[in-house]
Amino acid sequence: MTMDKLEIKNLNRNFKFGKQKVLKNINVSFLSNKIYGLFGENGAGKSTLMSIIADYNFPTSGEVLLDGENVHDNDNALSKIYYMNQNNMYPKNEKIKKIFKLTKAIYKDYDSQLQEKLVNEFKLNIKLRFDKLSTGYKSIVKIIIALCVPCKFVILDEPTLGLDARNRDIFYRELIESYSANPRTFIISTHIIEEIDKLVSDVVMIDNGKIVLNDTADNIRSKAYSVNGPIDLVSDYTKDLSVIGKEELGQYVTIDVMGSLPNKEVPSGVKITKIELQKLIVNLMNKDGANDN
Ligand SMILES: Nc1ncnc2c1ncn2[C@@H]1O[C@H](COP(=O)(O)OP(=O)(O)OP(=O)(O)O)[C@@H](O)[C@H]1O
Repeated sequence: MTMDKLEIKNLNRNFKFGKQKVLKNINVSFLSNKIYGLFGENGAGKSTLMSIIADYNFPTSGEVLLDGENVHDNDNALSKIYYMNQNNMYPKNEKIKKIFKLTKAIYKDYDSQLQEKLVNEFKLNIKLRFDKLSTGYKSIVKIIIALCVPCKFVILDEPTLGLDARNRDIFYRELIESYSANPRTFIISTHIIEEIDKLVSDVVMIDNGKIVLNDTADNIRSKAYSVNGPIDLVSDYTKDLSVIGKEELGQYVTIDVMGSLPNKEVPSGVKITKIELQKLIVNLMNKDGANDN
């Protein structure tokens, strides 16, 4: 029996003949039936990593293994990985109807029923040509296909690009519904973290080509706190903790920390609250944003 484990091992990707190191010794595993949020600033390396996983791009060194097999040029492995991205790989003049048909022909067990439901929900006119669609509707066509293909690993690179609030909402709802009916692994990159943070089971964060966070969302949530109160007291209370954010307001300060809280009494006047995943990730991005190489 297969485990459906996607393993990235010692992966590096350089551009410009080694002058630009975009991915630096990436080691991360994506396990079956989880929903991963892949986060990081613009240019952090998310798309490069996703495209390498799907064999649309190649590593300078290292490998991507699916159940222990290298995915490169491996039709069997690649048939289990679907990669939705911002490139438009469909024939320009084709009607959407035809694009759906072509996809269905490639994937046995393609979910036509779900496709029809999504077409209606998103109010997509399938008689139109793909290249005539708005940015949002181009994303919608790709989202529909990504949800209907029978792949164990579905990689969504900024799926909500150009989608308005209503359509983003439909997407999140349908993603959960489809996942519940048919659990599989999703790897989703997005900059709209606050809309997706309740949906992801795991978080992988890339900063400057390196993995800086890789844990379950629950674990991360349970380790992150905001400590608020008078500057002196808060600074003292948090002095041995890993500080990921700080906001001063007059004599008061809010310091966001990660890790276990100290084994000492919380000074009176100091308030400790849990941090939202979204705030935490934004903090981490700010913290490491201008980092070394
Ligand atoms: N084919 C390429 N040739 C040269 N440089 C590239 C190539 N592809 C990506 N890069 C560089 O790699 C870096 C990471 O890009 P990537 O698209 O992976 O980032 P990202 O995290 O997906 O960013 P965004 O959130 O903006 O989509 C960028 O500096 C980009 O210019």
